[in-house]
Amino acid sequence: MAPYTITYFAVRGRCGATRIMLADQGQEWKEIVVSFEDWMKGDLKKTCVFGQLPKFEDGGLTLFQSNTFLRHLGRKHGAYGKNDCEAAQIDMFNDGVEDLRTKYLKMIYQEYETGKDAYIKDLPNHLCKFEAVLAKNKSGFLVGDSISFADYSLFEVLLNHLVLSPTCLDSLPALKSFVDTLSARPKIKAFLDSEDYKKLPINGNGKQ
Ligand SMILES: N[C@@H](CCC(=O)N[C@@H](CSC(=S)NCCc1ccccc1)C(=O)NCC(=O)O)C(=O)O
Repeated sequence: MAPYTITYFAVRGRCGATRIMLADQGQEWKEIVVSFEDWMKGDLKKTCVFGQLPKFEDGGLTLFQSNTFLRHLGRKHGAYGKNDCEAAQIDMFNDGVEDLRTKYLKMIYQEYETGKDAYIKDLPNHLCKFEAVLAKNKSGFLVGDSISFADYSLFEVLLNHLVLSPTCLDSLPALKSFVDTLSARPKIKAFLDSEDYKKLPINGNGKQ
């Protein structure tokens, strides 16, 4: 039986990075897909600590908060740096990715028609921060010399932004190389090519 279970809506959404990390780490997982209709009945919502999905189960451990899933898997699978200093930097960059993801989700769900063009125009001001980090750290990862959960998080949010704006990395060579390198990792490539990945919309409102 797969040790991990994701309970979420039929979207990539806030589980995109977790699924890519699980795939790259050679892990299997079960998906419990919740329809919006069932969710609105409220029974499952009452059982969620913060009244929201996704939910992540690791054996008897039940977690909520998507970034918590990434940190937990980072600890379990050696993707959280080699010491406390690297771990702190990984946390910092993942928090920075979360800031970008939050801006993206706000535009997608609340301002798509009126704010998409301005969001894309302002995007370089946010992406350049991650470009500078990757240009400085010659390993090809955000921190240290091996992949961390923050790399998966950044990678996934960049994939989503490449759908929104296919040219958004054209003037950012370190980020372009980062995406190309992670996309070529055999287990990530296999997952991104899979129907399980491709069948899910990025967001719950059909916007991307
Ligand atoms: N900080 C949390 C945020 C969890 C969250 O926002 N969950 C959303 C779904 S994830 C997401 S990207 N929400 C954006 C809008 C959306 C709503 C419902 C389904 C799909 C998307 C949710 O459960 N909405 C339903 C509700 O609150 O009753 C996390 O990172 O997991």
